[in-house]
Amino acid sequence: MAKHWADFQYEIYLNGMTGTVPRLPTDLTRLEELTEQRLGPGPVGYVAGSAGDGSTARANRAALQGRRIVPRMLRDVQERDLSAEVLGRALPAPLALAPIGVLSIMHPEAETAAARAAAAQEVPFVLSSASSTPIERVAEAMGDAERWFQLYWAKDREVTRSFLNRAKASGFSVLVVTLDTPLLAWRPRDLDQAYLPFLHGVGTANYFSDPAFQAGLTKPVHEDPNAAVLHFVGMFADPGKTWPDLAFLRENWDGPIVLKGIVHPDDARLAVDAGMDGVVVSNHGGRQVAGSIAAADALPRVAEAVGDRLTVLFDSGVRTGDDVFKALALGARAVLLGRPYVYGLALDGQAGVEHVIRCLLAEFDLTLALSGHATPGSLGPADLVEQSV
Ligand SMILES: Cc1cc2nc3c(=O)[nH]c(=O)nc-3n(C[C@H](O)[C@H](O)[C@H](O)COP(=O)(O)O)c2cc1C
Ligand SMILES: CCCCC(=O)C(=O)O
Repeated sequence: MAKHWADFQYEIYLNGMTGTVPRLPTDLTRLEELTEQRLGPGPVGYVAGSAGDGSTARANRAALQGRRIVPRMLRDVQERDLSAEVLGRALPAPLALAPIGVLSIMHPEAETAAARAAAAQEVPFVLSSASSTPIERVAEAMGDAERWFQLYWAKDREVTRSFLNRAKASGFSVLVVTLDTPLLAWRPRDLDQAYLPFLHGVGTANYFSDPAFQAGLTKPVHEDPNAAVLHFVGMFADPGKTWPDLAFLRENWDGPIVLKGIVHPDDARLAVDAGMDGVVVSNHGGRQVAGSIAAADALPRVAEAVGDRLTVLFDSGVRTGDDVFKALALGARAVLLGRPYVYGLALDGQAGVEHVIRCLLAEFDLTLALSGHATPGSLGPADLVEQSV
């Protein structure tokens, strides 16, 4: 049975009859400002901040807003089904929560609360390698709900192999390999506060709890935490990697593998050649290459280059239901939601994340219906025009 996401709208109005209004705004673009008021400058700067002067993050929004929907009428949109098959998984909507590291800086329940919210709403949770909660604890909180694992591809092969084994053993189905962060970009909001959580041992839970990582230390983590942090900094990422290295991941992961951070059509073609199953068109929310192409401008070019040889996912700039509509019309099979769910977490824990998911999908469902569509599968480039805003 298809989930009726738009029913959340009725639920809100019905609650109003007994005097209850939503605890958080239903316009999700307002959450960032509320979080800015609520949290300290270090944590909120880390989440809201971007690379350079922030122009890539702004371009991500402008590229979505500059595309406008052209609704069609009288097309029977009474029965709608938002479900989508993505990488062989049956999802109730074309949405997953993006991998976001260090969630403990936003809320004490961190990844556990976000993962529970995702599970409750049946949306896949993509767990970051840089989480503040270890893989196994997040899995425990999720029961048998759908979960994917995001890999930061460490210099040390044994650590990478161990992460993959742990994720497999904990029921993570899809591997998302992030390629756009072999180095941390120039991020002025963090630099101005001299704030980097990892140096305080926050966001290192998977490493510090890992036997292969621990094997590289002379003393246990609790006896010399600074040495553990330095070891982490030295092996966390590897700017020396090249395309043939992907063979190692293919050998060590049985399920689908998706490359995150692809914006060039030729890189998408290389992903096909490397036997990958999908790509996430993403510029990391504008946090890596300042001045880079907006993710929504890259999306149609990548989608066209790969056709149906790869599953194309999208993130970077999705804030509203119509953004989801536009990303699918531009060629994405599903979208990953980033910062908005983190603001929901910061403002109201698990309930805040569920609120964000439900608002986004209710708005998407209504946008779909009001534009003359009953399923996401019928969306295409003809549903959009480019228009300056
Ligand atoms: C605070 C923060 C931490 C992030 N951590 C990770 C991470 O650990 N791994 C990863 O692949 N992407 C990470 N990302 C990028 C997101 O997965 C996603 O690409 C991005 O948030 C999309 O942009 P948007 O949030 O502006 O829509 C992070 C993003 C933010 C805002
Ligand atoms: C070293 C970066 C890890 C988290 C991340 O991906 C981000 O902050 O964007």
